[in-house]
Amino acid sequence: MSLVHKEPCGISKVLVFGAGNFGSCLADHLADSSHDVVVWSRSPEIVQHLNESHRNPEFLQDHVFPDSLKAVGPEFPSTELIRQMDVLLFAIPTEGVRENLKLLTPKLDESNLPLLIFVNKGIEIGTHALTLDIIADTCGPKIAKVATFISGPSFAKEIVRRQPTSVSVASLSDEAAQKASDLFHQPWFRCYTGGDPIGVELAGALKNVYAIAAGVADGLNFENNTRAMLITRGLAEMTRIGTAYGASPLTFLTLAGVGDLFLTCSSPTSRNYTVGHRLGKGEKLDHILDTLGSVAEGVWTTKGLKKIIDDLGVTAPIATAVYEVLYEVDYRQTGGRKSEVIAFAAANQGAGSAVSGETSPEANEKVGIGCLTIRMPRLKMSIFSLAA
Ligand SMILES: NC(=O)C1=CN([C@@H]2O[C@H](COP(=O)(O)OP(=O)(O)OC[C@H]3O[C@@H](n4cnc5c(N)ncnc54)[C@H](O)[C@@H]3O)[C@@H](O)[C@H]2O)C=CC1
Ligand SMILES: O=C(CO)COP(=O)(O)O
Repeated sequence: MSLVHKEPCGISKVLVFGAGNFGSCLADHLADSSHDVVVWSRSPEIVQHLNESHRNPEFLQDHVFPDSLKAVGPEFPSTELIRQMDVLLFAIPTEGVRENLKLLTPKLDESNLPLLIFVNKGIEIGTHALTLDIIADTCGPKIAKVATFISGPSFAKEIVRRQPTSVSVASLSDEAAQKASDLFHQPWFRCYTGGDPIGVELAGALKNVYAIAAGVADGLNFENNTRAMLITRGLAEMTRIGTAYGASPLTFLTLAGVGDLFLTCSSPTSRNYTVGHRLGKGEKLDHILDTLGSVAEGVWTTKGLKKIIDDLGVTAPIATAVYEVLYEVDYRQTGGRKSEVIAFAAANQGAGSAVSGETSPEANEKVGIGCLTIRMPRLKMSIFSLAA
């Protein structure tokens, strides 16, 4: 396969917020596609290294970034710099989006708005808000209507190695989605546009929760059947939640949905999967997060998701079990691996699949909990099957 660059059809000035794994990776991709790219980081060390040695000392350390890529920080970018930009690309975790948009909004020229793109995959903890809501709250509905979301199976470390990759791009504005797609498009990086930003956002946020579940199962030495069950029933669960939230069920069959779910549930490259895997091996959550070195958004998203599930009254046993594993089982009191761990709840969900219409035999029974218990040598694990 020949991966030659496409001819640039217009150079854009792009400011990337966040020089972590994904911000650095996308800045690299766009600078390498001949765009004029500046990346902002809160870390003076990262700014200095990117400008002087073209390396990021904390993330993607093996990668040499293009000479043309400039870094600024640690102060928030100036109004002057922001107003020169055609594109503002946010690549920071969801918990940081609100505070940065509050700083950004007064600096924007409303009569000449840049394209605003968001790649974070999460739900705000305190408010349970999606990024679209955070944008509407902080920047106003006019900007929310043109905000664009990119999500899909896209590990940063593979994109910098130019592995063929495809993502979903969604906005309430078709024009904005198309512009974002054109900006990123290369023979090895293809964008599929759509008009369901809520579905794309939810899919990206929720798959992290199921990646934790898959990691737990693998960490407990369950095998391929179990992972396939979790991915498939996880997709059904994501789709139910998304549909109840107002998203299109079809969005969960796109790259942002099943594509990213499959990727992150099956690879130790995923930080969310890794958190689950280490939990399954008996490590404590605090220790895992202290030593992970990068963000695993699913850990926070699970909290917001639990509230959303409860508010919507949706049956979501896998996400509920992940919440219990992360926040309700106290490993310290029960002795780590020896504790009783409710790891996941995939088998025989009564509500069936919103995608295929599949139902389990118990689908019509008003049973509370049917419980299959698997005994491991040093661990008792319960797979709850909740009937709707
Ligand atoms: N790494 C990946 O392969 C992909 C990541 N994402 C998403 O992109 C987002 C960022 O992820 P990564 O870059 O991988 O995380 P990371 O942990 O590698 O880097 C996060 C960066 O954001 C900065 N940051 C954190 N809070 C901030 C705040 N309040 N203000 C300003 N900067 C802040 C950190 O200093 C760090 O540089 C996440 O939502 C993640 O789910 C999406 C697709 C792929
Ligand atoms: O979203 C990702 C790839 O698409 C990255 O997943 P993790 O955040 O779990 O590493």
